Amino acid sequence: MAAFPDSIGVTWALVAVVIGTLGFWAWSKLKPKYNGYNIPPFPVKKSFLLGHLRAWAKASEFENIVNFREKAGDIFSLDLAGNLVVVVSGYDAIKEVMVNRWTEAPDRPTNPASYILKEVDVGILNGKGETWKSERATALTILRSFGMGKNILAEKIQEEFEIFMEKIAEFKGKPVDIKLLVNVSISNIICSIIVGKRFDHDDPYFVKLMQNLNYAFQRAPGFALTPFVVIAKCLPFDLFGFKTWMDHVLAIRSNFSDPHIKEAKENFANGEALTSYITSYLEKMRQENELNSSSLLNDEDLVATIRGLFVAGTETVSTTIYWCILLCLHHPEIHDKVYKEISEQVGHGRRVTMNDRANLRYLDAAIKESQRYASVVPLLPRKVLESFKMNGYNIPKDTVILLNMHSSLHDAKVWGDPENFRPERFLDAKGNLINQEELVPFGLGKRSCPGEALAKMELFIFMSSLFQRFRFEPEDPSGELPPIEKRFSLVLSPKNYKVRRKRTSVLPDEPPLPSLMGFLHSDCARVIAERGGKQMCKVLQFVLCSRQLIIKLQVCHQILITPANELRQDLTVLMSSSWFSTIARVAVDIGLVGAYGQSTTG
Ligand code: HEM
Repeated sequence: MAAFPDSIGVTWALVAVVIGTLGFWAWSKLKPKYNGYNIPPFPVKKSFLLGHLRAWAKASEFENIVNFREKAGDIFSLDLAGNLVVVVSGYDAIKEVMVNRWTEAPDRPTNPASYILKEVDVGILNGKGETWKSERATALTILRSFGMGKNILAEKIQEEFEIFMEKIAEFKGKPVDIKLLVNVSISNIICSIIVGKRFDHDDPYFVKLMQNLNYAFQRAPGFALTPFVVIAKCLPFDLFGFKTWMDHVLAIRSNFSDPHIKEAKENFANGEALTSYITSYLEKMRQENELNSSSLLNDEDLVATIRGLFVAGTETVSTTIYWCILLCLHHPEIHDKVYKEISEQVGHGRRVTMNDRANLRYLDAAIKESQRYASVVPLLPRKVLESFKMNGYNIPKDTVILLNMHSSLHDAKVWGDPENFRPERFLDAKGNLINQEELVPFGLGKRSCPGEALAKMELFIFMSSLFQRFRFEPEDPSGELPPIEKRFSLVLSPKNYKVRRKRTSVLPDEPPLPSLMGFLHSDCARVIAERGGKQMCKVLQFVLCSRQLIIKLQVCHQILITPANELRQDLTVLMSSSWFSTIARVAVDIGLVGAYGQSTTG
């Protein structure tokens, strides 16, 4: 008869079973799922289980890609603990994935921020399939209704620029790091659309929010590190500072999206006018729900989209402006050419407007070149929904593709001398702008940037107005320049630097409000009588071109674009507010709003 194992033997057997089970579980999780596929080559040998993870952890995601590409070419694979990542470089291959293979790889993979915010698959940035389609279409409709791509928004941007000027003047020519100032000004433009208000440069609430945003962008772990963020969240200590980073990301939601949506919902319930993206979204949701029960718009997506528009609409534009100023510091001859062009084409007696853009081609080329050189969004990720073949390789389902946008913007075969900052590359012999398809700062295809028109307007107005009035000089009077050093995270930004500004021109002040009213009474009344109601919108914008009234301008615009039958209710609410009485008085005095006035009483 066989001897019954003693208790020590049983314990060891149990330990062996547990270790074996855990080992099998780890192996099944980490074992490559791409075996049997003809995947693109690896740049370096992979190690057992962890694959290329150790090599990957040595530098930033971007630096790794640059190094590995030198070894493996334009399409290569990485095994990150069993997960396949394919890195794609060069314009043609990027276009193949983003445009021709759109149906196979349409979405972004789960990223650390969407994971910790519980926004996986929701909102415009992380939405998938029909959810994303509906969020994107809604975003474009609402952004356009708030003037994206139209002059009304250009005036709002100009207004924000004037406040920026006042803030900069406070430094009286002393060296200053303008990053936060630019951040606040640019953010105010998207904020005035999405939450219907702007914030003061000195408002501690908003300054803190900008710091949260900067931290969230600059310390963001790459997409490939999502599983480690998941683990870090459960640990009692702060592994790699991930928990601090999470606090900043969560603060954006709890201090921005959540409270503003709550406030807007209360206003909406009280029947207030549609003065922000949020209230317009709520109204669209109400209308769609009334018509059919299958509307895809919902509160969860709204929260995620508001955060998405806020972060995407702030950091990208302000980092581009920050780059452009640094690059012009390094190239005073380009600074001179831009200034000369503005002096000749616009002069110094009035502000630059969007109508001047066609004549400011060198400036336009300098902005394009800044976008190319800076490559602010260098990597874009995609998740493969269905396997496909590309350049003779198999790209299996569930692969994460990293599109190296920087490679298109810095391809020596396309640009010749990509590391030189040279706006002339975008101008032909006659000084006309050249469109180069490899310039893809806003992405390509259906998922490309929906804020492109707004961003281009912001860049043009800020850069033209800055160069019209200032000359930037290095902090160090001896002329030593701040280094051009790229810091990689979600965006490629320069190291912080300080500049001194020298005023080159002072524009005449805007006429004070009373004289504008006088102007209204005389000339405009006639113009409006001749050209009809639409002109009124312009006149009222003009009257309201005062910083304190910027929000009211939006409301005013909203009234004017609202169909007549809805005016009655809107105007009744608006007429009760004190600011409105000023506009109403002027408008009624000059006989402009007879029709509108009647509808409130009729
Ligand atoms: C210079 C400024 C900007 C640059 C360089 C930029 C660049 C980009 C890029 C490269 C993408 C990703 C495209 C893709 O994955 O294929 C993107 C997406 C996006 N951008 Fe921008 N962007 C800028 C300004 C803005 C502004 C002002 C807004 C605000 C309206 C905005 C909102 C968005 C949104 C919501 C997405 C996600 C779109 C989607 O997934 O459908 N961006 N942007």
